[in-house]
Amino acid sequence: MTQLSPSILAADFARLGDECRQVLNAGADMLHFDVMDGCFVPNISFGVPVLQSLHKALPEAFFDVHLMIRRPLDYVEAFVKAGAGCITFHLESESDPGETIDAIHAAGCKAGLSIKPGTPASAVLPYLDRLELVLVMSVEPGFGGQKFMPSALEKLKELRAACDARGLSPWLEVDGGVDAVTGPECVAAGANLLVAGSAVFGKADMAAAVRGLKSL
Ligand SMILES: O=C(CO)[C@H](O)[C@H](O)COP(=O)(O)O
Ligand SMILES: [Fe+2]
Repeated sequence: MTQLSPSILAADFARLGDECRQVLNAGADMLHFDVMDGCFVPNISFGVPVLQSLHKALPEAFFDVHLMIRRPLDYVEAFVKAGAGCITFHLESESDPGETIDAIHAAGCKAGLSIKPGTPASAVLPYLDRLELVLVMSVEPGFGGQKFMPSALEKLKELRAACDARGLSPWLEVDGGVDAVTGPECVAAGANLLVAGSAVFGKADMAAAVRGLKSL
């Protein structure tokens, strides 16, 4: 079954706890927590203290942390302590991927690896059997509300085939411009975890948006 991870980047930060509670009550499986450092991507979002507060307010929620930062290895421990359920970092970052995966696991957390639109799916393959999640970006990371890039679909297919061939079943997540139109295409290509920011928090009826995307 397809799972949904609403991206809080599109939430109203003045009402963050309430909006998170609303989407979880409507059936969202987890919350997507986009961390941007203004270096790896040209935008700054939020970090450890915000995760700490949300985790305290919503102790049952699973936090799907997406690190768009230059040196993810340096921050693994802090995000795990703050309540991360899974930490996904970028293959294009400056930290060694193998070392970072090991550090995330050693801290008792699930590990995810993400690729930007310009990186081929094959770059993930050497790490595939050590990952609980693979994230295919369908926009250039840094901002919500961008248009879905269909090139992500081929990558999802390739990764789904590689997982099936090796008998692996990490979450196959897609992030960026996912909505009621592009979501079904991603699911058909092999994604089983959809991130949606604007298509959930940007809607007047967030609960209906969650139910719609969950039904894909
Ligand atoms: O990682 C991200 C951007 O870098 C966000 O998760 C993503 O953009 C979600 O927003 P939307 O669904 O509005 O595209
Ligand atoms: Fe994200």
